[in-house]
Amino acid sequence: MAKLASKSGKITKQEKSSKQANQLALKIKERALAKKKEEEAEEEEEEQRNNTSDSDSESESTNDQSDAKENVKVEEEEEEEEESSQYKSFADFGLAPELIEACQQLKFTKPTPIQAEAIPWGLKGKDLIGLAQTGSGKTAAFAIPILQELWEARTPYFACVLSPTRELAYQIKETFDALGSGMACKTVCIVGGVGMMDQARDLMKKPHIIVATPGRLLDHLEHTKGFSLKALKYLVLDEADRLLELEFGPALDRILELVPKKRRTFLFSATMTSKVAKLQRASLEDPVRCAVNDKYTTVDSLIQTMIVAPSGSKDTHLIRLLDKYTGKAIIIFTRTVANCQRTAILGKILGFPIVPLHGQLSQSKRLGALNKFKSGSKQILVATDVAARGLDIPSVDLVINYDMPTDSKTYIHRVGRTARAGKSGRSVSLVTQYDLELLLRIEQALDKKLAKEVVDNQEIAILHKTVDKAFVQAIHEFKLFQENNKQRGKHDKRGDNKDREER
Ligand SMILES: Nc1ncnc2c1ncn2[C@@H]1O[C@H](COP(=O)(O)OP(=O)(O)OP(=O)(O)O)[C@@H](O)[C@H]1O
Repeated sequence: MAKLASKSGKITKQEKSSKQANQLALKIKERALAKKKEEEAEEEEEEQRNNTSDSDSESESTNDQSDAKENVKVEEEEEEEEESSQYKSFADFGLAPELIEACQQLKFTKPTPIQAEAIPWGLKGKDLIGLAQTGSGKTAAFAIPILQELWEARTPYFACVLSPTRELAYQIKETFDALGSGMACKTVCIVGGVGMMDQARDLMKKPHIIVATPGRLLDHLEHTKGFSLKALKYLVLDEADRLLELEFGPALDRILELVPKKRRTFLFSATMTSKVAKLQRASLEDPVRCAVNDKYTTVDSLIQTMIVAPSGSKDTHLIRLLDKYTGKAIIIFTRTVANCQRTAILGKILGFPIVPLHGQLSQSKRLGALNKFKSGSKQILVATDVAARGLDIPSVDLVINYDMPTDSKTYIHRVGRTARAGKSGRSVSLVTQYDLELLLRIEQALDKKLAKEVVDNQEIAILHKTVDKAFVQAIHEFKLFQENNKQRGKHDKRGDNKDREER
C-alpha cells in the first residue's frame, strides 16, 4: 500500500484516509487468507471423503462399463498418437542441424499440433492458413519453414512478417533471433514510435527478415531510398484476421502492391475470418488450411469465470480481485485508454504494483511498461487491446476483463494471454448490467457458459467507501495526465515523424 507520513511528519487528511484504506485492505487480506486456509482445510477433508467414496463406487460399477470407459480412453490416445506420430521431434522434419539445435535451446522438445501440421506444408512451398488456439506455438510454425529455406538461399529481404501491434512485432523478432541464432540470420523490427533514420540505416544493412507494423513499413517503402521488397520470398500476416480489418486496409493493400506477386504467403491467427473476399486480398495461391481446431476455442487448461458487477461498483470488484490475487501476475483489459490510465492511477493510489500499457503512451513508456511486467517488478499490467493479441508472457496467472470485450474474437485473444503452452491459467470477466447481451454472444461463440463467481456483498460494501475515495483522487490525477498528454501531442505534431500506423 502507499507510503503514509509526508516529509513534514504531519499526517494530512489525504494521508489519513489512505491510512484507513491500508488498514482496511490489510484486514480484508487477513480475512481472505484465513478464509483461504479454511477452504483449503475443507477441500482436504472433501478430498479424503471423495477418495473413500470413489473407491466404493468403483467396486459397484459393472466391469463392462469401466472397460468401455477404458476402451474409449485407449482409442482416443491411439487417435492422437496417429495424428502426430509422424513428427515426434523437430529432427523428423529434416531441418538443418542449426535449426534443430535452436529448438533444443528453446526447450521445444516436441512440435505442437499446429507445428506438426503446418511446418511440413511450409517446407513443401505451399501457402498456408494456420488456425490454432492462443499460446499453441503458431510463431515457430511459420518461422521454421522460412528459416529452413533461408538457410539455403541466404538472400537479403527474404521474408516480411506483418503484425498489428508494435509489442507483438518485437516479440516475433525475438523468436526469429532465437530460432535463427545458429545461422547468422539478420532480423530487424520496423515499427512506429522509433526514429525513421535509425530504421533506414538498419534496412540498408540488408537484413534477411523484416518484422513490421504496416504503417511504418509503408513509410519506408515510400520514402527510404534504395529500400524495396522486390526480392521478397515470404510474406506472413500474423494475427491475420486483425490485419485484414478495415483499420489496416489502405496500408496493407498498398504493401500488397509493392511485394512480388510470385511469393509464399502465410496467414496465421487463433481466430480467422471466413470472409473469402478478405482472404483473397492477401492473394494466397492454392493455400493449405491447417486448422488444428475448426472453430474459435479457448484452451482446456484455462478456467474462465464471470462476476456480476453493477457499473457503480465495478472498481470495487476489481480492487477486491487484485487483493484476492495479491502476488499473482495479472493482466487487466479495458476498452478505452481513459479507463486504462485511470485504473492504473487508482491501483497505484491503493498501493498495488500496477503499470499501464496503451496507445497514448510514448514508445519508450510502452516498452518500459511491458519490461517491468515481464520482469515481475510490476505484477499487474492494465492494458487496452493493444496487448490483447499475441503477447507471450509465460508467467501470467490471471486475466481480468475490467470492460467486457466487444466481440468474441477479442475475448479469445485477451484470455489467451494466460494458460499458454499447456500451462494452466484463469480469467475473470466483470459483467455489468449493460454487458449481458455481450456475455451471451461470447458464450454462444465459445459454446461454453462462463461459471458465475459469487461475491460476498458485505465485503464489497466495506471496501466500496475506500475505493470510492481513491477513485475521486484518481479522476483528478487522470485529468492532469490528459493535460500533459495534450501538451506532448502539440509538441509531437511539430515533430518530423508522425506515426501513421495504428496504435
Ligand atoms: N514446440 C514447442 N514446445 C514447447 N513450447 C513451445 C513450442 N512452440 C512454441 N512454444 C512456446 O509456446 C509459447 C506460445 O508460443 P506463441 O507465442 O508462438 O503462440 P501463438 O500460438 O502464436 O499464441 P497467440 O495466438 O496468442 O499469438 C511461447 O512461449 C513459445 O516459446
